[in-house]
Amino acid sequence: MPTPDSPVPLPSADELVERSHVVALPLVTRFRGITVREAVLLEGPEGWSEFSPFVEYADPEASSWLAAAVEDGWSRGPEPLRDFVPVNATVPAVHADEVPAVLARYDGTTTVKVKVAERGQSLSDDVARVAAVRAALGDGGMIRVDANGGWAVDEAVAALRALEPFGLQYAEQPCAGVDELAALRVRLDGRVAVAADESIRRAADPERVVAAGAADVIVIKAQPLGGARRAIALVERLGLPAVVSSAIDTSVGLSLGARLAAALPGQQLACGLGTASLLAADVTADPLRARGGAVAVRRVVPDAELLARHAAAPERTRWWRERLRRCAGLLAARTDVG
Ligand SMILES: O=C(O)CCC(=O)C1=CC=C[C@@H](O)[C@@H]1C(=O)O
Ligand SMILES: [Mg+2]
Repeated sequence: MPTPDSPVPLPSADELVERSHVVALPLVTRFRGITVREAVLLEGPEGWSEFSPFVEYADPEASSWLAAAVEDGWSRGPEPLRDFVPVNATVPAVHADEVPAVLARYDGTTTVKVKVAERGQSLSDDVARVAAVRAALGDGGMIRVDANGGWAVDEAVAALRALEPFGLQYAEQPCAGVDELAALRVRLDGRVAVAADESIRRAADPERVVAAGAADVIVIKAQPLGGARRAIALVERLGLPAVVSSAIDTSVGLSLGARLAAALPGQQLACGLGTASLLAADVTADPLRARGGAVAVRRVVPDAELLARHAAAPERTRWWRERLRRCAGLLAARTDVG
């Protein structure tokens, strides 16, 4: 019987494939360049879990996402300290006119994360979108922006100068590199806080963010970090305020994020776990959506009928199952996870 701290034994690739259901869920609006989100749902002995690394990620990176899915489906997971976690609304890089309709999909959220620095758009698009969010929120709510590393340091200084008057809680990954983030923080001199996302979840050495003084806040995602236990340990090691976020997961993956967030002690910043509202379809009739600005901390069991209705096309199912097998092979050889 594994204890909460003992490694979770890796199931065989055959078992993983037998327990897998591949789905393709339409989004209500384009996000991160996609309009359909594909995911593998695994019926583990301890509950359903999700394996959904972005399609362009190579197998070594995707294998960390599988470690998270195995840990979640094959073990009990961390003890929750609360029943609900506050979430932010997430606004994709839509036209400013579309902001009210996007926000209307979230119930009771008073923190909004706005995508900025989208390729093909300009700073004036970002300013108009953030202004529309501030107009909808009124003076009370919090706004964060996420540039996904899209700005050079000088561009970030100029963009944040233009966005700062709308009141920013922080700027998430304004520049791509850790050294750039550190240089930007010096230039901003505390006027806008900086959060690190890709510099944590895609980095070989997330500790560098702290060593370089590159961030005020860290963004923590269970799947890319290899599971809730590793994510919790990382938050403890880095010692910065953490925001738990997700990866356009189905409600099953969002449930892991909610259970991770609920296990973290201390002050809760709104989590990026409200994105079920961006899905036009989900795997359960009771999606993990925000109510009163928070999502419930619970496991999610997909409905068989919805798994069947949203099953991916046969060639996509084959593609994902082959990826699952390759990642299982890589994971079996890794000593840093499990
Ligand atoms: O944090 C949120 O509000 C929702 C999740 C989110 O923004 C993201 C999910 C998946 C990929 C990313 O482009 C994006 C992010 O960078 O945080
Ligand atoms: Mg981000």
